[in-house]
Amino acid sequence: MTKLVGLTGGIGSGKTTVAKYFEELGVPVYIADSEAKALMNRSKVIRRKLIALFGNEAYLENTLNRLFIAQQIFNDKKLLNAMNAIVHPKVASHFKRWVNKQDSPYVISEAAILFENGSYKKYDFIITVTAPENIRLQRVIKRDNSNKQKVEAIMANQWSDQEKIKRSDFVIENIDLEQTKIQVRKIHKKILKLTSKH
Ligand SMILES: CC(C)(COP(=O)(O)OP(=O)(O)OC[C@H]1O[C@@H](n2cnc3c(N)ncnc32)[C@H](O)[C@@H]1O)[C@@H](O)C(=O)NCCC(=O)NCCS
Ligand SMILES: Nc1ncnc2c1ncn2[C@@H]1O[C@H](COP(=O)(O)OP(=O)(O)OP(=O)(O)O)[C@@H](O)[C@H]1O
Repeated sequence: MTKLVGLTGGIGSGKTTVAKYFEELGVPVYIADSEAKALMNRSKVIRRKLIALFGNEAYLENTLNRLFIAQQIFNDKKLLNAMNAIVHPKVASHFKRWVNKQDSPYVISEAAILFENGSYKKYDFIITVTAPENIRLQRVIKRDNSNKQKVEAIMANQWSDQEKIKRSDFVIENIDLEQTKIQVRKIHKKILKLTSKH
């Protein structure tokens, strides 16, 4: 049976960067955040529910109005939870179907939100990517042309690294990319060993 590995970390920690390194080693990777956005654009059921929650502004033409939604949810926990309750179950079932099509000892699902919504329970192993908050902040400001206030609002809705580390099987400290690659290779070998024993 294919084992499920969750890959998480706070905004700007380097989850996607790490996920790519695993992909280079031949591990199938599911990027939950991109899949969530694709489903929010594609699924009529989700669209109807999001419009009921946020109003018509939730979509511009036929495309998810990401800026508007981000402005609403990251300053309002109730709305964030309501949106998650609409989107996350659909992502979970899409992920299940995707896993069934893979032929690999293990697969990785990269998700910003994993402990926060209880979805960590479905994984056999969890990897958390960490980096100091000030570094993460600078990375995201540079990547998204964002600002401190916006990034901090998102951070406030995510668990701290400390909380995540306590519950993780593997931790990757992503500061120097070469070191990160080395850590990825080591963890890959360990997971292969563990999955062959199960
Ligand atoms: C709110 C949306 C539209 C904003 O889109 P936008 O392109 O501006 O930002 P982006 O996707 O890069 O998100 C910025 C960062 O916010 C964080 N984040 C995203 N969704 C969530 C969430 N539900 N809860 C907490 N943090 C989140 C991530 O660290 C992410 O990198 C988008 O994040 C979204 O569709 N979120 C819902 C999907 C989701 O829950 N994803 C989380 C993993 S499944
Ligand atoms: N070790 C590193 N050194 C320098 N830059 C890095 C490093 N790791 C990642 N980056 C850069 O920092 C930014 C954030 O990385 P990445 O997108 O992988 O993070 P993420 O955790 O997936 O973020 P998000 O939660 O926003 O999706 C990217 O522009 C990436 O290229």
